[in-house]
Amino acid sequence: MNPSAPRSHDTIRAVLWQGDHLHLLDQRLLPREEAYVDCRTSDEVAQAIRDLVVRGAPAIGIAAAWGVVLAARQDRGGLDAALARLRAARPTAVNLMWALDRMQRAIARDAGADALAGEAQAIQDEDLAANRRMGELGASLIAPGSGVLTHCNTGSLATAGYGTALGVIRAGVSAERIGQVFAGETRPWLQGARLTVWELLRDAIPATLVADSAAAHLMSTGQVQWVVVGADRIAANGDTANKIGTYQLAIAARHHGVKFMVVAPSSTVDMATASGDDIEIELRSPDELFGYAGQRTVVEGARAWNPVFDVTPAALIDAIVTERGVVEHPDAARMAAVFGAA
Ligand SMILES: CSC[C@H]1O[C@H](OP(=O)(O)O)[C@H](O)[C@@H]1O
Repeated sequence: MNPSAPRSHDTIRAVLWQGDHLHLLDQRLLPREEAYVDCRTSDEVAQAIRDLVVRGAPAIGIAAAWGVVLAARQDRGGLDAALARLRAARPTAVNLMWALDRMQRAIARDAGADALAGEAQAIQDEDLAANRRMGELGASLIAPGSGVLTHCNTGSLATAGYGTALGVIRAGVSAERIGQVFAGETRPWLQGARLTVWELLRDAIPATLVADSAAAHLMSTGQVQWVVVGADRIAANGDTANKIGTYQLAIAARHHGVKFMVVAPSSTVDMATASGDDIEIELRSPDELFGYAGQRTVVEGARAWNPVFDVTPAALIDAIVTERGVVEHPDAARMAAVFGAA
């Protein structure tokens, strides 16, 4: 990796507030097409979250916060129902509920339209600052010349910018600590193949794409020293829900002596959920497994099961990196020391 290679400024923004509507980069179409969806109501934002126009735990929380701003401007009387529809958009990423709870506290303080917009902007700005802090903290754990494998997309497309796990990768490459980046394709929605490789190449960081099924073999070759992933919900004992396939990466990593890092802002930590057993795993349509981009690959009449997250037990995690600090060898006590009790 040539760290002196030109770095394009990190200019990808998945969620753009336009003053009276929300401008969302349509991630269903990347990398083939850069197109946007404009949401002018909170229900349009909820639909965009359900359809993965916008995805990534922090990004859906940020989008939902702007959805509350739209709802408050259009029908203050129907606000509770609008928030309920936003809250129901996707079940696993706690950032969605965290952002809506924060907006609801602002409403309870009788915040006007401008104050609500200010709260949503603060949520977005704080996420970007957290990502840069986590990038530094996570990169500092990685020895120079390391190979890193990441899963799904945790970059600017999944956050306010810079990324969580991808922020650690950006910082680690810049600091000449990461020598090679491998990205898992992340079936069935291909966030790795379609989004992460695209993001990193825009930053002149050449990621090597691998099939999800190649990950354990890659680790057996000694080219990977860390697996670095994001999170959708971290329970009070450190158990972590993340994109489907993360759990088997953690098992393979432990078997091969590869370190396992979870990178997520404190808005992803849910101290009210005791363990991973209590995290709802989103099931999406089997159609997502039957083909891609309108090209069917499975015989009609086949059945499929499509959970899109899984839970990695804290015992398989070497470090949880948040903007509040690093929790090494996470357990309930170490999590409470940083995040307090629920
Ligand atoms: C920093 S993004 C966190 C998390 O969200 C992604 O899920 P999805 O693409 O379904 O929204 C993935 O699990 C990432 O690791």
